Amino acid sequence: MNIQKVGIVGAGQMGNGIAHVMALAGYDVLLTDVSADALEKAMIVMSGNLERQVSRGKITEDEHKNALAQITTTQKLSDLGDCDLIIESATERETVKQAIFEDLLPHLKPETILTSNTSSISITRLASRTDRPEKFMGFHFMNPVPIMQLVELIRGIATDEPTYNACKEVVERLNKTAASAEDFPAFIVNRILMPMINEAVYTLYEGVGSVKSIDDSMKLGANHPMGPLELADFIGLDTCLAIMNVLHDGLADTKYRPCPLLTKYVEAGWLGRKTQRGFYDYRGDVPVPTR
Ligand SMILES: CC(=O)CC(=O)SCCNC(=O)CCNC(=O)[C@H](O)C(C)(C)COP(=O)(O)OP(=O)(O)OC[C@H]1O[C@@H](n2cnc3c(N)ncnc32)[C@H](O)[C@@H]1OP(=O)(O)O
Ligand SMILES: NC(=O)C1=CN([C@@H]2O[C@H](COP(=O)(O)OP(=O)(O)OC[C@H]3O[C@@H](n4cnc5c(N)ncnc54)[C@H](OP(=O)(O)O)[C@@H]3O)[C@@H](O)[C@H]2O)C=CC1
Repeated sequence: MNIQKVGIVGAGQMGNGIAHVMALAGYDVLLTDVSADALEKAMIVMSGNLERQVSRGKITEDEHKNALAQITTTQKLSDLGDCDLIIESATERETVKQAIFEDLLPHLKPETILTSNTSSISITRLASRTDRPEKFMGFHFMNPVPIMQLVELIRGIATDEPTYNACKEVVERLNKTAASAEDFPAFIVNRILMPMINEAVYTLYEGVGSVKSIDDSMKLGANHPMGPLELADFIGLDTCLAIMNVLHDGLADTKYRPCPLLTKYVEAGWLGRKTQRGFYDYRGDVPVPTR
């Protein structure tokens, strides 16, 4: 299938990163969100990230301009009717995603491929609520999208080969690497990464270390580019908690029990960088640990 126009639903940190790399690769991009503010902010963030790539000599000024010109925004899902590929990247909540697909389906061409950037939710279950489970896939980017090399491709039980191959070709055109993952809770990366982050929060909760000592230990002692708590803030604590809940519910093993301290931060609305407060407070010049 020839994919030229890509519709992206959700203009948060992942949606804008996906729009950025798709536009740079020459796809026509239509980015949608329920919030006009989110769309406006996404255009500013993409422009800033493209500018940074220009200043580091990764792309030219023309590529920057052309990429931005490939992206249009809309608040109406019905505008996505002529897209060849949809990548849903809204909030990590199954009911939100199901409602989006339900609203979107009547407007789509029969051949349009539907995908979700979900971090953890069953692709088979999401697909089964649509009219095209064979054309439905998990298309899971990593954060920050313009930098990270990997895209996990997850087949649902009914996904057909042409759909998988079409998505793999898109990943190749983005100059990224596809990893195929089976459809089980949180797939590969988050099945491994999220319990580590959750364990870091338990380490904080039990007073084994402070935010700074935990992050320093993993950066200097295990050579991770970010400490686990800094990374949790970067991903979004709501997303981390949602993924742990999917692991806990889906695998029914107490080893995936979300740390009560993670729940408390989310209940406070301290979701990390996106709300300017999480395990660190980002409101000043430098991030300050909150514990
Ligand atoms: C939750 C899920 O479902 C799945 C996930 O995504 S899990 C999260 C996976 N991501 C990670 O684990 C990220 C871990 N962190 C890192 O790799 C690094 O800290 C980092 C790449 C984010 C930043 O690296 P750094 O060395 O501290 O910063 P810096 O030198 O300023 O940036 C490195 C590059 O990243 C770019 N960058 C940094 N932050 C960025 C952002 N938010 N958006 C876009 N680009 C960004 C910079 O422009 C720079 O690009 P070049 O190398 O092309 O010049
Ligand atoms: N954060 C990460 O590191 C990664 C996240 N993911 C996955 O990507 C998806 C998005 O995550 P992320 O970008 O971090 O989240 P964000 O919270 O940054 O963005 C989500 C966006 O979706 C919008 N949204 C909510 N409901 C709807 C709707 N019905 N229609 C359209 N837009 C909607 C939100 O608007 P509003 O704010 O107004 O509610 C918000 O702008 C999630 O499934 C997540 O698990 C995948 C890889 C990495």
